[in-house]
Amino acid sequence: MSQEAKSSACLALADGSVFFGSAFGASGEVTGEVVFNTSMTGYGEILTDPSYCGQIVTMTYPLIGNYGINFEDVESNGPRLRAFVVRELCRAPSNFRSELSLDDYLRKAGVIGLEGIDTRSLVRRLRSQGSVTGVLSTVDLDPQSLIAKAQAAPSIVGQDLVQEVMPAASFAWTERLGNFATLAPQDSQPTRYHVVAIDYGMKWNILRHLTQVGCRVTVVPGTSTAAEILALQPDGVFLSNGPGDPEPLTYAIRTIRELLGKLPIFGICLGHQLLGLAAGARTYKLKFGHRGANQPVMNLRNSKVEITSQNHGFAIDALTLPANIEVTHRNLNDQTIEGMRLTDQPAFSVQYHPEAAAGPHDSAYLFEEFCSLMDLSVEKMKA
Ligand SMILES: NC(=O)CC[C@H](N)C(=O)O
Repeated sequence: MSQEAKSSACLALADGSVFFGSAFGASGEVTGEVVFNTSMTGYGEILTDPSYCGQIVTMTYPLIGNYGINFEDVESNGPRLRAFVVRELCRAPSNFRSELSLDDYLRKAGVIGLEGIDTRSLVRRLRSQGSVTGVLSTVDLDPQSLIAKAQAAPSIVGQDLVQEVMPAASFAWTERLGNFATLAPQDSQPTRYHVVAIDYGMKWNILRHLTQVGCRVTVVPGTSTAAEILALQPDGVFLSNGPGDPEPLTYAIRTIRELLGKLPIFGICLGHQLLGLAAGARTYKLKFGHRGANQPVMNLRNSKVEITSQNHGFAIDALTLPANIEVTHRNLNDQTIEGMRLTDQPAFSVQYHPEAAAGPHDSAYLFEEFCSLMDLSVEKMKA
């Protein structure tokens, strides 16, 4: 029997390559940017990170699903990615926290899974030529038809995906870090600041870290205006992670520009890119991005190396930095900008994920630095 005859799903890339495998989860057909993540664990968090909206994610670790899915570790209401690709799916998870299998979870969430393909070959292709658009189908297994669909599908560049994943209305967040956050930087702090978190597709562990260090958090949709945010009288503003290209998000850039200098600002990932754009820098698309849980980053202020969790395909262009941006962190794999601060305003940001989930906790100190910035601004107002 040929490979095609026993396959129940096919992934075709715009470059003409095809991968036949077995379907799991839901069935149907989706298009998306095909990207890879090198984390060995954390698939529950990766599936539910809204920043993957618009993407078909493949894992480089060969066995996925072995500890099942639990609802304490998820990072949003449900999977936001377009499809999930693994070398080998574990159908018999073994973990006391598991509530259902990965297969059942994706089926219920309507997300297509593909297993049994040579993920090393797929990832080598993405690394050598860069991320490409792909189509994953369980209903059309004709390679030529799928390649044509992949070639006709829109690129992720220029799309506003934030409005697909942001909340429709504001809400208060109260949950702190859970029992399994054993490496929390410090004990829970008493609540002493009010932070407005602008939600462009936020990972929940960011909110847990903010409450843990003493913030009362009001989450507002990514389209909120500066006037709406200032009316809430926050001590600081947080800019969240989120999906897709930052440049088309002109409403978010305008809001941040209007908030700059008025109160302390901390941004993560998409929030970092938007802060850079608001300050006058440009962003560009990386060849294949950084997605994994062991990306080395140098903190340039103390020369310490942090091992970080990352998920981004765009970055701030070092050649376009205005004079008031100081680069504070660099990726040691490719020297790209991983952190910055404004020298004339209380605002800073990182391209990586200090909340981890999943990943190392080396960078959790940044949440405390945000609190220090809010302390300074309160003292200034009193003086
Ligand atoms: N995790 C994020 O916030 C990702 C930011 C942006 N969507 C990128 O891909 O670069």
